[in-house]
Amino acid sequence: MPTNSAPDLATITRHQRAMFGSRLLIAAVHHLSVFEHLSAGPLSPENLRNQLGLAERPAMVLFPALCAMGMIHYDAYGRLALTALGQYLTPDNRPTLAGYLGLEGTDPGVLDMAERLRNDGPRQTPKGLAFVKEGDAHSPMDDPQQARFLTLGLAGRAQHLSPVVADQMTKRQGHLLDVAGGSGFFTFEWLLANPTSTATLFDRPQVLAVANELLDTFSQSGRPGADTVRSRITFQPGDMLTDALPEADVLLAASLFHDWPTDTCRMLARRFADALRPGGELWVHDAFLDDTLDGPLAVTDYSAQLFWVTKGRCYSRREYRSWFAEAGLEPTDANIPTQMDYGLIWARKPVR
Ligand SMILES: C[S@@+](CC[C@H](N)C(=O)[O-])C[C@H]1O[C@@H](n2cnc3c(N)ncnc32)[C@H](O)[C@@H]1O
Repeated sequence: MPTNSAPDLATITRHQRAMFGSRLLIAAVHHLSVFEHLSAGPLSPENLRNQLGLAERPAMVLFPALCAMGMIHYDAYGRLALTALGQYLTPDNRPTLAGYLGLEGTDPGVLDMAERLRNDGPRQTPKGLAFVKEGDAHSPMDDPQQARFLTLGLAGRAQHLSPVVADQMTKRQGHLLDVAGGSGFFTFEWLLANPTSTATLFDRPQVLAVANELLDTFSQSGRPGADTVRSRITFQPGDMLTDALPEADVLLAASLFHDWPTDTCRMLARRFADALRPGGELWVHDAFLDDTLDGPLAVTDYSAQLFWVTKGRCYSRREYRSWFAEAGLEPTDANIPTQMDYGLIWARKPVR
């Protein structure tokens, strides 16, 4: 069983996510001409975004990534400017590496990334996007095979991270609502750490079918208390965007907000605040951009991956805390690292 002394598997996920960062850089040089636009001088982020014809989300994926790579930076006036390194990516610099990066310019991943940046996502999504269910649009999370593939794909990550998260999260008697809880591991471990508490695991029905099987194995693991977990869990299938959510003392949103655009995140924060009892706690486990929106590289690479597969991106703690405050919650200033470049933040619902 992984514990706080288990190795941090970030080394593995960083290599996986770096692929998306590489695509961003090559698309920026070869297809969007970002460095050419900046070669005449610094531009405000909005001005650069307009010149490149990018929507807000792709700009908020691309600009922090190029900053984290050290190719551009924010100057004293908050404008984006080329760094000394970035100068070497302009076509007129001598020497220039623009041509060298261009050798990969027709790589299918790079071509696709350029298209997604211009279009704020893939042009066509007849089968829906991974990990999201919204309205009547087709969602892989409602297809038995796809839901199983995607849920089991995340299960190893959750199994590794969940003991660390349960150890760092609040310990209290009460009811946990694990919204979009996927494989269920975060709920299982939290219940093990809080032996008199109960929980609701809320997700799509096909996802919960997989979680139910994983709970069988967890319950029979022989770990002290594991056999009590099933009797303390309610599986609740539903749509977190529209259905009523059960009341809770603690609400966990793990790798949830990053699948959604900003307006949906605001709406979800309000729904989650409403579901909490007075004195309740909203916990977010995710990977956070720096508030300065220029790194860290591991998270900007991850943001590029999320941009590719979902409707979201990585957000900064400041962005999260602004949604919490708008929803009437009191954000704490706790920044609790866990593993694999993730961390916890949380906010409290006032007692009144
Ligand atoms: C990225 S996964 C995170 C799973 C889990 N929290 C974890 O960290 O392993 C996102 C989850 O959101 C669920 N989801 C997406 N849209 C949903 C909706 N409208 N209502 C309920 N769950 C939804 C998906 O089925 C998926 O299990």
